[in-house]
Amino acid sequence: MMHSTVVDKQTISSIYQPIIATTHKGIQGHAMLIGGSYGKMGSICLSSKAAIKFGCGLVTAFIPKCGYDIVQIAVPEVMVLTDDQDSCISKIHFDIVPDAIGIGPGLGQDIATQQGLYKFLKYNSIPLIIDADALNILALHSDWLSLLPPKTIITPHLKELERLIGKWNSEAELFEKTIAFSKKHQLIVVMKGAPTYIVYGELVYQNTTGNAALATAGSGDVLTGVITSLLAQSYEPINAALLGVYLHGLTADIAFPETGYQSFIASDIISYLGKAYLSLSQ
Ligand SMILES: NC(=O)C1=CN([C@@H]2O[C@H](COP(=O)(O)OP(=O)(O)OC[C@H]3O[C@@H](n4cnc5c(N)ncnc54)[C@H](OP(=O)(O)O)[C@@H]3O)[C@@H](O)[C@H]2O)[C@@H](O)CC1
Ligand SMILES: Nc1ncnc2c1ncn2[C@@H]1O[C@H](COP(=O)(O)OP(=O)(O)O)[C@@H](O)[C@H]1O
Ligand SMILES: [Mg+2]
Repeated sequence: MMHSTVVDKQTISSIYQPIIATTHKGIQGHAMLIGGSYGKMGSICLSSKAAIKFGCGLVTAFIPKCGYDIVQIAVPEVMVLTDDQDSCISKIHFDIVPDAIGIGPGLGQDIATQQGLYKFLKYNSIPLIIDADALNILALHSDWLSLLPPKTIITPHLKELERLIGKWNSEAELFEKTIAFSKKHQLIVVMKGAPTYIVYGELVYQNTTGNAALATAGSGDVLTGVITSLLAQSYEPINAALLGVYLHGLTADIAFPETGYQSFIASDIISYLGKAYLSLSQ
């Protein structure tokens, strides 16, 4: 039978590192978010805003050209680099060195984007978190999984996970297959759901925060930004995943008495991140 470790406030308090008084933006970590496509620029606005709001010093969004004004206006704190193409990403080239990269929200699965992702994975060695369409592309080309650096974090919802590992007939089989997949590719698998589990080899962690208010468009895109921000701030990948998932869920728990389930939207996760952080020291 599968054994899981419960991730509660006590676990999280031992992971959380408070800010040092003398820090500055140059050492708070530089996160890069890669994604967006025509009609889905909102996803990268949400991811990159979540990343800056979660404490890293600098955030750069790498997006197709059509998103330039959108991201610059929606999130002025975030720097923007653009692809050569207008409506989707095709060549992922940049001359900065971020501390962590989150890739996938709103990316789409255009053939040019698939080829761009392959070339990027071949040369990249920066710590990675992979979500959404970047996962869907990997599911189409499973041999590319070998290009991922060890301890890469992937954040599939259950449908995305099924595309990667195939169908399962029971919860036990779901965990068996996810553990085998994690071991084979040395990945940290954030199995998003209610609740979310984090699988790292034989280790299975069960998150204890979050509620149905999170069942809203873009809430996973925000989680990608949150975990990328923590990776950029030098958290160990497994700790970035545990802390990120916990605090992301906690925003919905704190907001619930004010917003209820229905009116809570992905931007509210970002608005409540401060209260979630503060509750760790209470
Ligand atoms: N504002 C923006 O720009 C936004 C942009 N976004 C971007 O859009 C892209 C596509 O992402 P996506 O997740 O919507 O599409 P996709 O992977 O086909 O999944 C859809 C199907 O999967 C299932 N399913 C979904 N969740 C499940 C769950 N928890 N548990 C189980 N099953 C679940 C469900 O299938 P069903 O259950 O109906 O069979 C559903 O029909 C991606 O790049 C993302 O970043 C979005 O983030 C929205 C806001
Ligand atoms: N009923 C629920 N209870 C708790 N968490 C939920 C619930 N529904 C969704 N979530 C969380 O919301 C997020 C949804 O992610 P995802 O499906 O990728 O959204 P999107 O792609 O629209 O950004 C995940 O973190 C998931 O765990
Ligand atoms: Mg998603």
